[in-house]
Amino acid sequence: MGNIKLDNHFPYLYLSCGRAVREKVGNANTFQVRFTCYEKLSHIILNTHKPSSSRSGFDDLPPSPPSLPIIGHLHLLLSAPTHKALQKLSSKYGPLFHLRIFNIPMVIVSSASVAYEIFRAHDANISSRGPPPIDDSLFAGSTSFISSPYGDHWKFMKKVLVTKLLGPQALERSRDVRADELERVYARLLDKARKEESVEIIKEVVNLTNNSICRMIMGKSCSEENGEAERARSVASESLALGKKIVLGSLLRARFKHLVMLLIKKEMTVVSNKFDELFERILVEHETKQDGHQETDLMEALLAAYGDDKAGYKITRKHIKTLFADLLFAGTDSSAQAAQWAMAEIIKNPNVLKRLREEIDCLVGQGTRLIHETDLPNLPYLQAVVKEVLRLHPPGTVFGRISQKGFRMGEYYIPEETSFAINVYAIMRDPDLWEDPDEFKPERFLQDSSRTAEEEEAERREPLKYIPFGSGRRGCPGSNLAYVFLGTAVGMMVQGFDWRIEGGDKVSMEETVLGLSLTMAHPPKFIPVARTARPLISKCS
Ligand code: HEM
Repeated sequence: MGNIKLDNHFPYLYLSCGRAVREKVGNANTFQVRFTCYEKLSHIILNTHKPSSSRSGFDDLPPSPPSLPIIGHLHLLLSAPTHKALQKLSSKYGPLFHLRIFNIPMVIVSSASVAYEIFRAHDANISSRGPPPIDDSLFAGSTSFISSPYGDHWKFMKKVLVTKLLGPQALERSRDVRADELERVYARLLDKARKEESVEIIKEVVNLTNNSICRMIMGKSCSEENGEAERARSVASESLALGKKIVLGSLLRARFKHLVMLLIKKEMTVVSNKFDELFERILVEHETKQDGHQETDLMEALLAAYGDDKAGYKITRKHIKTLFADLLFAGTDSSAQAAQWAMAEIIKNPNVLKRLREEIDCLVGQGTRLIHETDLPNLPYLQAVVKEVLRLHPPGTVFGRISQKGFRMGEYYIPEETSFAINVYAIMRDPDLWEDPDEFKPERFLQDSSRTAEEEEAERREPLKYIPFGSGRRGCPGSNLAYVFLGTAVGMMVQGFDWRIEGGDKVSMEETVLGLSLTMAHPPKFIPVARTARPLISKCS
């Protein structure tokens, strides 16, 4: 055990192989660092980066584990899935701690109350995600909506997205498309049932999400028949595989970042070109068909803005194509992953299956028509099951933001351009907020009619403990659509089929992270058995 004294001239102290406890002593600029050195003193690294003028210094950054030379804390994130590694660290360093990945500071948020404080008081300041990893790429490049900084481009696209595609009224207009795609998935499952073949749930539900999103954004030009939907699905899955490498690359700086990006540049170009070719063909098709009527769907609204020289915000062709790539990337796999987890939980829990089926049979009827999305508001238990699946198995376990200006958070100072990682997984399994946090209990989301007004008010004031879709202005704009996909897909599979587990009676719930999504390490195969002799009929809305 030894003692050293330092002041603000040494703002960064990293102990590579020891344990440091920093305490303020005397005046505000003097700290005493107590360290327990497991090896030699030479392992102490002093990083003397000069703080930028807007910073008050690094001394009051949130706490941090000991780090290694050069790579900082990178090694701590490599051993387990990132969300679990961060969850473990938070149990030791608290709900707000910081890491250094190479020389990039990153603040980790692991509690609902800290998340609430940040989104309540600093939302605009943390409403960017950092610079895009590759500038000229159509996928994850500078024209992307997802990586665009909080500013005019993002605001314009968000407004169009909500009014023309993802807001409640836009979703109402595209109901028939989704009912049609749901019926197709149902028909495919019936066929499998007849042949007694097994299915992987995710592969079936991806057809629903991909085809629906394609048709919602591109209209009729995206159909099964001309192969556009299939092409979009295959490029979207290539883009997902690239996702993790891009995230890793974008965490690095300068030389390392260039190296990683150089290695994946070819893959990025291939994916980018495929998206470009697909969307350019569809744009041209739309342009030649335009008949001057008022624009109603997303494609028409974007083309109108592109062609209007006097538009308040001028968009390019590339902006339109990258938005489509973003939507397929963000919306296709996430809901399908969640549907797979949902069916695994339901088949594993016969009581849940029984209650769910009773609710659906009672409202929708048995053996006549197929569930429709207009049924969902009247199926509270189905909604509770979907919410519980997203709590326990959120497809995005950690989401990232970046601070534009430095700001104070209680006793800590968060410098400008600090990356944030909000650990959704840890927050939604916090034992202080959730009873039996690791158990699948949909009942927790059922409204208790005996609750007092005070209890309801207390719940409203509760900090952000349920955040599968993020929060604030950059929160997921597709959450309504995701609830519809999940409710109808799970509802249809429960209503229409009994399920046998292929190769035994056990479903492994082991997790892994593939691309950017939390996925099942051993995706189960289920054999559907039709519940009714005659196929259920889809209801026309
Ligand atoms: C279960 C399904 C889904 C989950 C769990 C999910 C989750 C998320 C999360 C956590 C974020 C980051 C939020 C934040 O930074 O606060 C996000 C962003 C986004 N999601 Fe989703 N999402 C899902 C489905 C969808 C769907 C269906 C679409 C659209 C088709 C979509 C489109 C987007 C877009 C465009 C963004 C970026 C928003 C922005 O940067 O402003 N998502 N999603």
